[in-house]
Formats: sequence, C-alpha cells, structure tokens
Amino acid sequence: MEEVIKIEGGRKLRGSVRISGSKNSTVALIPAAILGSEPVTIYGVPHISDVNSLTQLLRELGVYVESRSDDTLYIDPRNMENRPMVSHAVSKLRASYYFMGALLGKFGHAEIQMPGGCYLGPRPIDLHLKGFEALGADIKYEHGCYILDAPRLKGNRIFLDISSVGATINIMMAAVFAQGRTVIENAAREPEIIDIATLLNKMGAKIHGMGTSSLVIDGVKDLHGCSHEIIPDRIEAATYILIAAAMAEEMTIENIIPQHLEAILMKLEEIGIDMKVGPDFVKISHTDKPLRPTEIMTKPYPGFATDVQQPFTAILTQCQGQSVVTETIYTERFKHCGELNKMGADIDVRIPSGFVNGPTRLTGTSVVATDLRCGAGLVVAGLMADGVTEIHDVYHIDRGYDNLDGKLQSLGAKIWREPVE
Ligand SMILES: CC(=O)N[C@H]1[C@@H](OP(=O)(O)OP(=O)(O)OC[C@H]2O[C@@H](n3ccc(=O)[nH]c3=O)[C@H](O)[C@@H]2O)O[C@H](CO)[C@@H](O)[C@@H]1O
Ligand SMILES: C=C(OP(=O)(O)O)C(=O)O
Repeated sequence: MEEVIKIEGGRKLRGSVRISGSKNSTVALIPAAILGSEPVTIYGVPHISDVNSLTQLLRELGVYVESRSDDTLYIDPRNMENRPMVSHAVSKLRASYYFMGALLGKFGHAEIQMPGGCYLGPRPIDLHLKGFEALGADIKYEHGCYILDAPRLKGNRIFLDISSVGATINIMMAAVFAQGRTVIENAAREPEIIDIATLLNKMGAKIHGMGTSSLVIDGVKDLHGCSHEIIPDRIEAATYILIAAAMAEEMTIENIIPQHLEAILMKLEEIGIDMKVGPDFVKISHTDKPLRPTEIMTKPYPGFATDVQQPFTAILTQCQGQSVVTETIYTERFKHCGELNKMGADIDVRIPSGFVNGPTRLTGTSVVATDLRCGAGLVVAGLMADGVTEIHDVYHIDRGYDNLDGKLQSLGAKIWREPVE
C-alpha cells in the first residue's frame, strides 16, 4: 500500500540514536556471499527494502536465506542455480549489478537486466563492463539484458577512468576466481569497499591494498564460509548528525566510525555546530549562535560524500548568507532543491551548483522524495518546518533508512505514516 510520511515540525529532539549497518556495504556483501561453496552469516543487517529485494533475488537463484535474528542473515549458496535475473526485483535497486561480477566470477556466465536505483542523472555501467572484458569476458546486450560469458577469467591490469565504487567492487568480485593477478588502478577508496574485501578475504580470497587506489587481487580456486559484521552506515550517521544540528536539545549519535565522517564533521564545524566527537559517537547540543554559510564540493571518499549533499542542503537554508553546493559526482543531483523551495527555501540551481540563500523560514507542505537522499533532505527540512510536511514516494526513503520513523519518534519527533488516498 502506498504511504506518505507526515512530520509535524518544530519539536526539539533529545536522546540517543543507534546507527544501523551500512546500506552500501550490505547490498554488496549479500551478492558477495554467494561466491563461496559454504554458508556465510552476516551480522548487523539493516531493515531496508534494498535488503528485501536482494533476499528475493537470492531465493530466485535457489539460495537458502534465513533471518537468524533481528539483524542476522544466513546465506547458504550450496544449492544455487545460475538462472537469468530478469524479475522486477532487479530493477528496484542499483546494487543488483553486483550479481554480474558475482555470477561471472562463480559460474563464468551471467544474464541480468539493467539495474535500477535512484535516478541522479545518467548512471552508466561502462566501467564495470570494460573491467569484465579486460578479465576476458564476452558481453552482449539483448532485449534489455546483459549476457556475460567467460569460460575462464584471467587476471589483468585495469585502470578505471573514474574511481567508481560499483565498478571497483564488481570487478573485484569477478577477479577473486580469475587466473593470476588482477590490479585495479584508480580504484575507489570508500570504506564499504574495504568491508567487502574483508568479507572476501575471510572467505579465502587474496585481496590487498584495500582503502588505497591500487587494489590487488590474486585469484583463488575456491572460497569457504565465514561470518561478518557490517560497518556502520556513514550516510545514515551523517543524516542523524544533520538532524541533530537542526533540532537537537541534546542528541547522541551512537555506533559510528568518526574517521568515515571527517569531511562532513569539518563542514558542520565550519558553519558553527558544536560537537563532542568520541571514539564511536558524536554528541550535539542546541546552539543559539547564528550559522555561517559555506561552500561544499562533493568528491569521492575521503571527500564530501554526494549522498550527504542533499540533507546538508536542508541545513544550509538556515545559514546567514549564501552557501554554494557543487556536485562533481552526479551533476544533476539537485531535484531536492525544487522540493525545498516549495517549503520556503531560496535555492537557485545552476548545474553543477546550487546557490542556497539563507536563512529562510520553512513551512510544511506536500513534497516528493524524488530519490533516497532527497527524501532525507525533506525529513531534515520537515523537522525544522512550521506545520505539517507531507512526503510522497517514501519507498525511496525505505530503500536506505532502517526504522526511520521509530528512531525519530524515540528522539521526540512527531512523525507518522498514512495511506495515500
Ligand atoms: C549501491 C551503492 O554503493 N551506491 C553508491 C555508489 O553508486 P555507484 O557505484 O553507482 O556510483 P559510482 O561510484 O560508480 O559513480 C561515480 C561516478 O562515476 C560514473 N560512472 C560510474 C560507473 C561507470 O561504469 N561509468 C561511469 O561513468 C557515475 O555516473 C558517477 O558520475 O557510489 C555513489 C557515489 O559515491 C553513491 O552515490 C551511491 O550511493
Ligand atoms: C544513490 C544512492 O543509492 P543507490 O546507488 O543504491 O541508488 C544512495 O544511497 O544515496
């Protein structure tokens, strides 16, 4: 049933919130778990719809999947079959493309539809395909479906024109069984890539250089089972830190890795938010000081994450003066600005930048979550706004935020869902 999220804004928030396992890790760890010949247990799995879609896809491949506790997923690929992946679930999320690398690596053959996910402007997968070709795969595109074949993958040196997160992980998954050594140069360095490589190494893979731009994979013959705890979601953490910056009387964001958030924490300090940063938490208290404007430019990790740009823009509407947000990853990722303007913001978008003039009073109205992080930005704005904000297309938000309503309610927010009439 289609639902809207409603938020009655203006309430001060107080208490602690625990950050869940990383979405972008989880959605790659699940396809990676089928690579071995034994079961894998993953701990700290977030309750998000992307996980439901992936679980459905695993079951369609004959993989046994069981939720062993609230956040534990047991994945047993012993009876899996390499079937064409053409169901609706493939197009529900971006990360279904990881089955290309996983199936090609394991079986030498993959058949899969174009993936879905948030529309942020064009999101080509040419670098993934070029990487598979460099390992020896033959690729055809027929009737909306990619068909990849490689009876024997061979290690190679691959230079990525752009340090793509998806291409790095996908090529790494295919390369674990390739004959000889694969080197991915200009590899992405996001923490999620280290997390996937850590799981694969626990399964018996030989991957070195994780977290650097030169990733070395020495092919192995078989992978075994293991268990693995997912890293905390740095984007969810940043979202709650921004919510605290906007509305906290006093709020603690727990189960975080502060090193993963440095670019965001620095920018928050720059605009005047006082924080106490502990080994695995951030505590933010209310400030009456006027907030300063700033300039943000999204960059690959360790730069300012594009996935935090949208909720951060909501805060910038409250700074005194003009802030500038420049997107270098997805230059069209500005749909949230039109929605924030409906609430009273003054943002002028001239791609690839948004010029945010503040402070502006925000008022609740009917808005659309055009994508996942646009939705996060609207939640931050809704919590600050006068009156009730009604957010449509919340299925985008549910792809990436575990128990959003419950976590916010426990902090004192008035947020609820209603069916769409
Ligand atoms: C499931 C997942 O982890 N999603 C994240 C991942 O997406 P995703 O892995 O899709 O993003 P990439 O890192 O691949 O994209 C980075 C840039 O490279 C371009 N590109 C990418 C691949 C390719 O073959 N050709 C190409 O031109 C993209 O259009 C984009 O401009 O990283 C993005 C950038 O941090 C995040 O916003 C997403 O949340
Ligand atoms: C863009 C995102 O996700 P995806 O790549 O899964 O669409 C995101 O998490 O902000």
